[in-house]
Amino acid sequence: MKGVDVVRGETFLLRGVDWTVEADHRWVVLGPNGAGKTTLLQLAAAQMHPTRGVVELLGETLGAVDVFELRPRIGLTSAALAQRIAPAEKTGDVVVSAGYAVVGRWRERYDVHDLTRAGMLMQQWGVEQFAHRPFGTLSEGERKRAQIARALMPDPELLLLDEPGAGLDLGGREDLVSRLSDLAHYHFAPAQVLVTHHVEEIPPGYSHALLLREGAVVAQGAADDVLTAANLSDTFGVPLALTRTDGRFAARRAA
Ligand SMILES: Nc1ncnc2c1ncn2[C@@H]1O[C@H](COP(=O)(O)OP(=O)(O)OP(=O)(O)O)[C@@H](O)[C@H]1O
Repeated sequence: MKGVDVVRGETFLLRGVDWTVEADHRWVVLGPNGAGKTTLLQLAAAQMHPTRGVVELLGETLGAVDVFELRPRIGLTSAALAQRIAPAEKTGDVVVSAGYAVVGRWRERYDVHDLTRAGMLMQQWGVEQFAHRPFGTLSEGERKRAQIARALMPDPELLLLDEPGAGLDLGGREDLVSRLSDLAHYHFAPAQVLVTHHVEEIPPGYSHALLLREGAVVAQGAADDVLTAANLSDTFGVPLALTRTDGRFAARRAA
């Protein structure tokens, strides 16, 4: 992204964003409610165009490419997408149908490679036992993992995760963080961008961080340089103390 603004009426949702994600990068995007994180991800998912500036995605320029060709190369999970999945849909079908950019398996036929890949991904994300269960009967954590399996189904070049830890209990969060950390370390995995409000949800192995506040970038770069108490305090507007243990972060209000 170069010089990207997203403006609605008088409001800047994003202002002057310059940002480059390389294939081997794993980015965490942090910021308070309303900072523009989802807007940033919508641009990266080719779901929205910038008002000003340039967005280049996987060698193509938004505005000069058919987004329907681009979107299957990008895996996205978000609460908004999850809401579009019919609760009665079988979880296995929710995962396998991703390769065809439809939710649910009606109208499409799947070959043995699709079914094998879906089975492998469901096993990796711990949801294989729910293949025949309606998606709506899964717990929040199970749904989150099934959605990630679905996003990975078309073997995307870029994986975008919008608040995958939201609504999870402590055990579910820890399970997700460790699976995401495994994926971050996997050499052949796609580039990854994870949006969160909480430093506790940053999986070890995430290499870069971008901090957003009121649509503007507060800091971005190598995670070790960016994730500091001073930068996080500026971003969230609260004096914060930050600790790091075994690659995991924790934040609380400074004394
Ligand atoms: N169409 C619109 N017109 C005006 N303002 C909008 C529009 N869409 C979004 N906004 C505002 O833009 C800001 C950024 O929204 P965005 O959803 O990107 O934030 P976010 O960082 O993802 O927030 P959260 O953490 O709460 O999900 C918010 O203040 C939102 O109210």
